[in-house]
Amino acid sequence: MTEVLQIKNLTYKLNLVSILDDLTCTIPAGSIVGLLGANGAGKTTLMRLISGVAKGFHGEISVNQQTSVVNRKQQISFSHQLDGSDRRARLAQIVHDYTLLYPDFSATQFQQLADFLELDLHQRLSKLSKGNRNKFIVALTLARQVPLYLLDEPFDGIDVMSRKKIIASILKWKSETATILISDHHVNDIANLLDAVVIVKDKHVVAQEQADTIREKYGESIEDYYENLYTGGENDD
Ligand SMILES: Nc1ncnc2c1ncn2[C@@H]1O[C@H](COP(=O)(O)OP(=O)(O)OP(=O)(O)O)[C@@H](O)[C@H]1O
Repeated sequence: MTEVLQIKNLTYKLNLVSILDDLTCTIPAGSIVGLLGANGAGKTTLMRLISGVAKGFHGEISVNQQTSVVNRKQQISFSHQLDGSDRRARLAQIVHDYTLLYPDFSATQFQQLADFLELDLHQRLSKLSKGNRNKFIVALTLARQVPLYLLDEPFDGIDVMSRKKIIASILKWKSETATILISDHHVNDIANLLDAVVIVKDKHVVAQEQADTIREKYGESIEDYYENLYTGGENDD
C-alpha cells in the first residue's frame, strides 16, 4: 500500500516543555484516518507540524517522500481556524482570497460544497454560528486539490445535523486517492467514517490500526478500543 505520510521519531518541545516525544506513524494513501486523543494529547500540534505551520522539531516528517516544508505545504490542505482572517469580511471575499493564495483551489468544487452545506456567502465571518463556521472551514479545506487533507476537530461543538452534513460532504467530495486525517476526541462522532485510527497518548502514538481489524480481530467497536487504550482496560487479543 502506498504511504502518503510518514512520521519517524518526532519529538517537539514548546518553551522547553515536551509536547510530543518519539512519535512514529505511517498513513496510507486513499484512506480516512481518525487522529484520536484526549484534550491536550497533542493532535493540533501534530497537524501544525505535519502542515509546516509549526517548526523546530526533531525527527522526520515526509509527505509523498518530500520532507522540506515548501514541498509538504504544496501537498497538504490544513483546516486553518481562520484566526488570521478579517472578522468583518464576507465569506465570498475570503473565498476569493483563497483562489489567489492557493493555485490548487477549485472554485467549482467549493461552490458545490457550499451549496450542499447551505452556506450563505454574503454573510460576514463574525456573524457565523460555530456550526456554520466549521462547515465553511471544511468547504475551504476540501476545495483544494491535494493528496493530503488535515481536518482539525471539524465537529467541535456542532449539532447532529451539521455533523451529518459535514460527514456526507467528506464522503461525497473525497477523491479515491486523497487521504484525510481527522482529529477528534469524541470517537463516536466519526467512527463509521474511518478506515483506520491513530491514537495519541503520553506524547506519542500508542496504537495505529485498521477499523476492520479492530472490529474483526479484536471484536470491539472503535469507541471501545479507544476507551480501553485510554483507561487501561483489557484488550483481548
Ligand atoms: N503555546 C503553547 N505553549 C505551551 N504549551 C502549549 C502551547 N500550545 C499548546 N500547548 C500544550 O501542548 C499540548 C498539546 O496541545 P494540543 O492543542 O496540540 O492538544 P490537542 O490534542 O489538540 O487538544 P484538544 O483536543 O483539547 O484540542 C497541551 O498540553 C497544551 O497545553
